[in-house]
Amino acid sequence: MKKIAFIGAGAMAEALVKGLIAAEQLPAEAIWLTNHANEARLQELHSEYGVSITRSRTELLRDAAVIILSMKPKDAEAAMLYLKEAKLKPGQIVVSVLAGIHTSFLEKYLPEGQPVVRVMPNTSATILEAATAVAAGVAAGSYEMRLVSSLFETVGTAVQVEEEAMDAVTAISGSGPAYLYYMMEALEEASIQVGLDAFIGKQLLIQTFKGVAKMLEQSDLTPAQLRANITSAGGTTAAGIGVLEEQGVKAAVQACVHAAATRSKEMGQAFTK
Ligand SMILES: NC(=O)C1=CN([C@@H]2O[C@H](COP(=O)(O)OP(=O)(O)OC[C@H]3O[C@@H](n4cnc5c(N)ncnc54)[C@H](OP(=O)(O)O)[C@@H]3O)[C@@H](O)[C@H]2O)C=CC1
Ligand SMILES: O=C(O)[C@@H]1CCC=N1
Repeated sequence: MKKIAFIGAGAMAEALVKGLIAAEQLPAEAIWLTNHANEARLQELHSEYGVSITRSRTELLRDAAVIILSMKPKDAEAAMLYLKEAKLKPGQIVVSVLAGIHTSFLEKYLPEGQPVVRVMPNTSATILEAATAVAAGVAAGSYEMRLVSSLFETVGTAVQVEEEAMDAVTAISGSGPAYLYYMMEALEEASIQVGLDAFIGKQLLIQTFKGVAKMLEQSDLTPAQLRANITSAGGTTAAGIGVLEEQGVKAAVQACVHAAATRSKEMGQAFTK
């Protein structure tokens, strides 16, 4: 791929940029970014990563194989008006990372047949560990899906799904890192409360998270079986898990995911014309 253009230069764009550069898939200067107004932010990204930055729409979009929409959903309409006036070339693929927003909304601003692909990555793209789901808009065929999937595979894993699954995907793997960071915050605070040195507690917890993720990946056992293997009758784990059960933590986690999926749906509905 010769060139990627980002419209929006915030946290998600930076995670992807950092990952793409680390993966050495294309030279940094072939990644182009623009944003709404924050010039200092563009300069910062240019200095930090060597990416190209511009305020010229023509320069941004010329020969870009993929155009990544990476602004907040509330700014999607403005960005689509910007693209509408740009007269894209037929093969240029518009990729949206926007939570909630349907491809059908984006397609209304583009010439018929312009391929649009909706993706939901997460910020672990920064370290090439993103979990991304990829869904086709009406004009995106297998070539576009393959190309976009392989782009996101350079920063982690990518799975193709139907667009109707995207609210659920957003609630699980888009927002998911935040739930796990929240859990980490709670565990770090607790480790200090039970008397551990903060640094040592943190190191133990990070390795514990890594070990759990690898066990889930490499073992044939379910999470419930792996948990059972740790839980001796009358032991420490049983004492701890008993409190989680009493306090309804499983139900709270499920309610959290439902709330995120509902919010993604609502965000989509707000952009249905
Ligand atoms: N953060 C995450 O974990 C994830 C986010 N997403 C999605 O990624 C998208 C971006 O989120 P995030 O990076 O956190 O947001 P940020 O607020 O960090 O960044 C938004 C960027 O969009 C720019 N922008 C706003 N309006 C326009 C416009 N009209 N034209 C061009 N650029 C514009 C802003 O520019 P300026 O600063 O100049 O205003 C800014 O660079 C969201 O839609 C979100 O749903 C998806 C997966 C995970
Ligand atoms: O909170 C949000 O809306 C975005 C989408 C997934 C992660 N962050």
